Amino acid sequence: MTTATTPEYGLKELQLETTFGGMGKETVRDIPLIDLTDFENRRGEITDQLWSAATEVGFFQLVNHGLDVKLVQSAFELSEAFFALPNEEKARFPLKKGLNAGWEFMSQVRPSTRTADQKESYQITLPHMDDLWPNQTVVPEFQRIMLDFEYRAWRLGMDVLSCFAERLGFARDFFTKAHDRSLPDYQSTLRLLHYLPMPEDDLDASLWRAGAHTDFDCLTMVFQKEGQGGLQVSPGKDAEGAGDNREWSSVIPRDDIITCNIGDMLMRWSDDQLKSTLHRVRMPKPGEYRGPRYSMAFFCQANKEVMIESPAGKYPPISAADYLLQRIQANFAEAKK
Ligand SMILES: O=C(O)CCC(=O)C(=O)O
Ligand SMILES: [Fe+2]
Repeated sequence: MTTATTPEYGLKELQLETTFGGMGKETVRDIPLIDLTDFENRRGEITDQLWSAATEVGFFQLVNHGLDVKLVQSAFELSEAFFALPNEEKARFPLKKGLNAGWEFMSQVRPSTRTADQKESYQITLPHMDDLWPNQTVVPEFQRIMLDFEYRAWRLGMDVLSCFAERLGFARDFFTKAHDRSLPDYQSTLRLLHYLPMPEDDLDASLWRAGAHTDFDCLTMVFQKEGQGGLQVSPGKDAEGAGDNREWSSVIPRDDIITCNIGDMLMRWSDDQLKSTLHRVRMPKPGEYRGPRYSMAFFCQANKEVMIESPAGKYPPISAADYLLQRIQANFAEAKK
């Protein structure tokens, strides 16, 4: 189990997160669905919809987004093939501390729950992948497909961010430049996730597949698989002390949509106009599918050297590196068995 110590979390966002661990209540809520058909010609209309969703809910779903569903499927198959390797094999690609690259097993402890998420993950952050790719014999085609998928997810993420940039009074390509894939300080991450299957008699109410948290990036794009639910959102992060009255709504997986959310970095960058929303992945309830859950998340995180300076200057400038380091350190404390 995890250690019982209560670390002091430096940033306001983290301090708040320690208060969100409870089960709360479940309610039904529509997560805005945004159609990206003909993106360039409909940019104005799409920007309006993205802005409303991001300022009101902080979560939205993209449909007709142009990212080939077959590629998403291939990436899922390779992710499953990777996680099916024996742990000794996966341990040859260990998570590089503070760099979001490599494999970890049940090591992420959330400030909200102080227990380790019931999952393993493999993270791809381009500048740090030396020695971390399984080769053609271990998982054929893994590297090629994941690199292609990472690029296409990035491309789409930059299109979405370009809409927010214009609304914030920045140049259209402001965030594309801030997430430059060609630079060594690039730190956007593709995370493959495998939530462990839950045997019927193994219910422990204190455990979570992913404890309640907000993301610390600018924009997260989550790919879920139909039939493997569990992701829940709770808008209104500032309702401190809501405790067990906090309301949680499920985001039903669909293979053709991408679930997106704003992270703390973009919330800060927008002087809190765009909302970074609490979410979690809960355990299956009795009677629900209890098998493994696979998902993939692409985190658009500004390059390390980029300074986060918002239009109205509500917060002091901070480099993206300093901002993220504090968050990663708080989340990847080694889980002690
Ligand atoms: O697996 C999911 O659906 C969500 C994952 C998530 O929230 C995260 O990794 O930050
Ligand atoms: Fe998340």
